[in-house]
Amino acid sequence: MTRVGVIGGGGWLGKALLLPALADGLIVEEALTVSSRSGAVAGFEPWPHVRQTNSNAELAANADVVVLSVRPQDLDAIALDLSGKLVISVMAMVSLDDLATRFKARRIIRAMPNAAAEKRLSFTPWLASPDVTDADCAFADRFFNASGQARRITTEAELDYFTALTGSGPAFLAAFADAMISDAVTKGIEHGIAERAVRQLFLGGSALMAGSEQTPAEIVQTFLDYAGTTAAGLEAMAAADIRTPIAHGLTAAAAKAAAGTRRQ
Ligand SMILES: NC(=O)C1=CN([C@@H]2O[C@H](COP(=O)(O)OP(=O)(O)OC[C@H]3O[C@@H](n4cnc5c(N)ncnc54)[C@H](O)[C@@H]3O)[C@@H](O)[C@H]2O)C=CC1
Ligand SMILES: O=C(O)[C@@H]1CCC=N1
Repeated sequence: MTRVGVIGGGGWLGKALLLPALADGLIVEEALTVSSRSGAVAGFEPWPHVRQTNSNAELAANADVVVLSVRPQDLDAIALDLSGKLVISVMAMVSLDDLATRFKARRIIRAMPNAAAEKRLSFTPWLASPDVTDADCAFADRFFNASGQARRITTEAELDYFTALTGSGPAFLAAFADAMISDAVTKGIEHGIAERAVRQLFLGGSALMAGSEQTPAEIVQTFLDYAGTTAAGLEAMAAADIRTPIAHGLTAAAAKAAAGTRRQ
């Protein structure tokens, strides 16, 4: 029975990752410790044997695997010797080297889930330091597959890019949706109806795209070939260079991930 401790496990992402893993029995409640500033967080009521604490030392003493899920600015307050343990970090902007130095750890996995983990729909790339064992990798892969699709990658540069592409991605989709809602409202559509319409559009359009045998580029081409209203919209968006601001946004987010990653 793998004993798991999640520092910041009561936070947004920590809980989104843990609830599916508990529900699937991948983590056994008696073997899980979560820490938070208060020492007691809501959300784990179906699993009353989950240990809750505000002591990260107590958490570490009860864990073979320690998951770090605090905001980067809160990391300096956490001083622990995690040598001999598997350390899994879901934190943006904190490198493998930095984690190894801070926590005296040799077996480290960095992963980048996203907020859709709470719907079990995250895309979660992860990478391992050289000393990580096959059993460690198998555990991480199972853990992250419980909340979506996990995929092993090989470089920290890729992880920084994925931090922008899929880690931050849900916010970018929300920004696109908000722009559509705003346009609808300026055209006289009542806000509530516009919002309902755009939420349903993103759900339906995403499901179509996820299940389609066509690539997104082929879907676009299919609509262009139709030469109707959609083509008129797509051509106007292309003429206004829609790809450039999207690329700028991804580049800025990835640059922040890379710059903040305090490589030593
Ligand atoms: N929220 C998201 O969509 C994503 C977040 N991340 C990463 O996940 C990490 C956590 O982010 P969120 O869950 O969104 O933040 P959050 O603020 O919801 O959760 C962080 C939790 O850590 C707790 N905490 C702070 N200091 C602590 C300490 N010393 N000991 C124990 N617990 C402590 C807080 O009380 C809070 O519950 C961040 O490093 C972020 O980069 C990565 C991908 C997506
Ligand atoms: O915004 C952030 O810094 C974190 C990392 C990716 C998503 N949320």
